[in-house]
Amino acid sequence: MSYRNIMALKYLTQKLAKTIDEELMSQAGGFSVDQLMELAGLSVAQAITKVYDKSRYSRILICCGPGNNGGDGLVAARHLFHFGYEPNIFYPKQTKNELYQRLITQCNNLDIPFTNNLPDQLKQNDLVVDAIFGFSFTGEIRAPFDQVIQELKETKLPIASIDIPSAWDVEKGNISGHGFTPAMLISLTAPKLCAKQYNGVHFLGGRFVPPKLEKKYDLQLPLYPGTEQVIDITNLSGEKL
Ligand SMILES: NC(=O)C1=CN([C@@H]2O[C@H](COP(=O)(O)OP(=O)(O)OC[C@H]3O[C@@H](n4cnc5c(N)ncnc54)[C@H](O)[C@@H]3O)[C@@H](O)[C@H]2O)[C@@H](O)CC1
Ligand SMILES: [K+]
Repeated sequence: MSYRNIMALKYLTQKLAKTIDEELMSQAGGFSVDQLMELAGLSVAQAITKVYDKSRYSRILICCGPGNNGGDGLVAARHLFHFGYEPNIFYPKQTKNELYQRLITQCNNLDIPFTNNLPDQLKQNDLVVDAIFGFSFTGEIRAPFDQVIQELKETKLPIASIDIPSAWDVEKGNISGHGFTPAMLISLTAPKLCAKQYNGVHFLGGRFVPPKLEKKYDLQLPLYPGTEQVIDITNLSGEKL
């Protein structure tokens, strides 16, 4: 594994994560949300293939929340289908926004099932992708997601969280105690501060940060190998440093 010569990963505050996101999608940054979401979801799907072989973990339940973290989940579902997995989508609070409607149509065209029964689905899948909340999560968990997070906390299935383990405080971690600890975390762009408390399998994805932006915020990103969309940063992250 090739790492750039870095001492430690840089962890982002909630504010800096939002600032970088906005800057990428500003007129100066030039990206659209669709583009970043596509690359984010692709990196999530690719990271999952590296840890969860489809011969054992073919049925994947993607739990999507109401924001862009949920959008990453919809994109990941599509790529996982093309990688030979059998995704199922639980998306209890859908948005009418055109981007999301197109992502839903793309999944419908692949006959990826949308389901409302979480307890049943947790019995019928091999792995859960947590795309409920990302770096904009704040405060107490509101319905219906309080129940969803509780059910995920109780499941024995491995969970792969996108960007943040959902319901964790973005900076302080699972301080409420309501969150679960995923088996895998796929941080996007750069890990957020809560990931310092995370000791599981940790990948970084979102290979779209221009070097100028990386330098401006001193992100100290590891070098992605070859043409990979992800890098395994397990040994660079957490309290182990
Ligand atoms: N630059 C990046 O790193 C990129 C980020 N993307 C994704 O976008 C995410 C951030 O997306 P958003 O800003 O849309 O926000 P989130 O997806 O983190 O969540 C916002 C949604 O959750 C709801 N919410 C917040 N707190 C809640 C609570 N306590 N109870 C119930 N609902 C609550 C909000 O009302 C809103 O609908 C990132 O974490 C990442 O997954 C990617 O899509 C694209 C690239
Ligand atoms: K998440």
